[in-house]
Amino acid sequence: MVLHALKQQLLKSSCAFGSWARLMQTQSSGCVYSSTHDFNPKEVREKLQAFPGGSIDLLKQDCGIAILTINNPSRMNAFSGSMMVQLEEKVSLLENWSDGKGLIVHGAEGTFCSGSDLNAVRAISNPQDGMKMCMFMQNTLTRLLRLPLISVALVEGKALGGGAELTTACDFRIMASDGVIQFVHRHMGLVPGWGGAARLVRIVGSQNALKLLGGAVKVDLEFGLQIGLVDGALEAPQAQDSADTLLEQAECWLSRYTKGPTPVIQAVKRVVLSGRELPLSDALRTEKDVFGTLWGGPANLQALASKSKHN
Ligand SMILES: CC[C@@H](C(=O)O)C(=O)SCCNC(=O)CCNC(=O)[C@H](O)C(C)(C)COP(=O)(O)OP(=O)(O)OC[C@H]1O[C@@H](n2cnc3c(N)ncnc32)[C@H](O)[C@@H]1OP(=O)(O)O
Repeated sequence: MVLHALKQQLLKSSCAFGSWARLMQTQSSGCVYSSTHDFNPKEVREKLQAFPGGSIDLLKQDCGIAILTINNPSRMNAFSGSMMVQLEEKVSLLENWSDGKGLIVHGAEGTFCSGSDLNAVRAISNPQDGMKMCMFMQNTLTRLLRLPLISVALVEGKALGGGAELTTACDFRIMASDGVIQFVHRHMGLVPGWGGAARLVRIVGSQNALKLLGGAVKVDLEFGLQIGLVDGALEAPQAQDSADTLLEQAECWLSRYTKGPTPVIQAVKRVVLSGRELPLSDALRTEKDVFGTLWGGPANLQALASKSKHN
């Protein structure tokens, strides 16, 4: 009997360790796909670089909130191949930003992103290349969502196709009055390929996800707030300074959740991330480990010292 109980305990702890190790392995590398999936990122990067245009710009601010701009306005901020590679590079920089607490993702010149550059899509429309681009973008967007900082997509104008999928790779979505998120994939004879379907189900539930994907439904501000795809509304800006006003509003919105010491905010994201992705026992163990990094630490001791009246 004792032997059986011991075996069960060993099995449970090895399972727990196994699932946690799997997440940590993917979380630390951030990748869903590796060479075991016949995925060679170096080869894919070289292929994508053959499709230039636009840029992914990153501004890391002293306040700990970074701004990532999808910048290809002549193509409604569509992702060229080189922009996909640049997005991965910027996510790597953010993974190593020790002072980071928040991230705003937005599009240049009044629109969010119209998905993949259709010229590039036509050139890589064979199944092999399509799957490689799919795995590359799934890896990158999974790493984006797993960053140890709180991210928000500022949706002004259109977020279509892969652009809609990009919004789901942020923790939150806030929308301007002209914002639209639309999973147009059905019109392309496709389903999402950048991980947008899996993340959408976790955000709005399977019934709403089925409607948005099956119906290629246009999600505006009112409908987005109603189904929980959109988390906040941005005020209509004065025409002449719309971009700054919207970014300033987005920074004000995000700063509600990123005030306080950087290690604490990063820890908040880590414990929520593990709660979202790990089985309960593993998530509880992660919470314990993360709690241990803060208990008795500088922020905790300073807070205790400031509560002198409760002595
Ligand atoms: C996994 C999903 C992923 C994939 O399968 O790889 C995809 O995302 S596929 C792409 C899905 N996206 C789309 O289908 C959107 C296509 N674009 C549009 O529907 C419209 O452009 C718009 C975004 C609704 C804007 O319409 P409008 O205001 O009328 O502007 P234009 O259509 O004239 O566009 C201006 C300019 O931009 C070019 N453009 C727009 N989107 C793309 C794109 N995704 N790829 C390449 N180029 C794009 C458009 O061609 C115009 O260029 P010019 O004609 O040279 O002026």
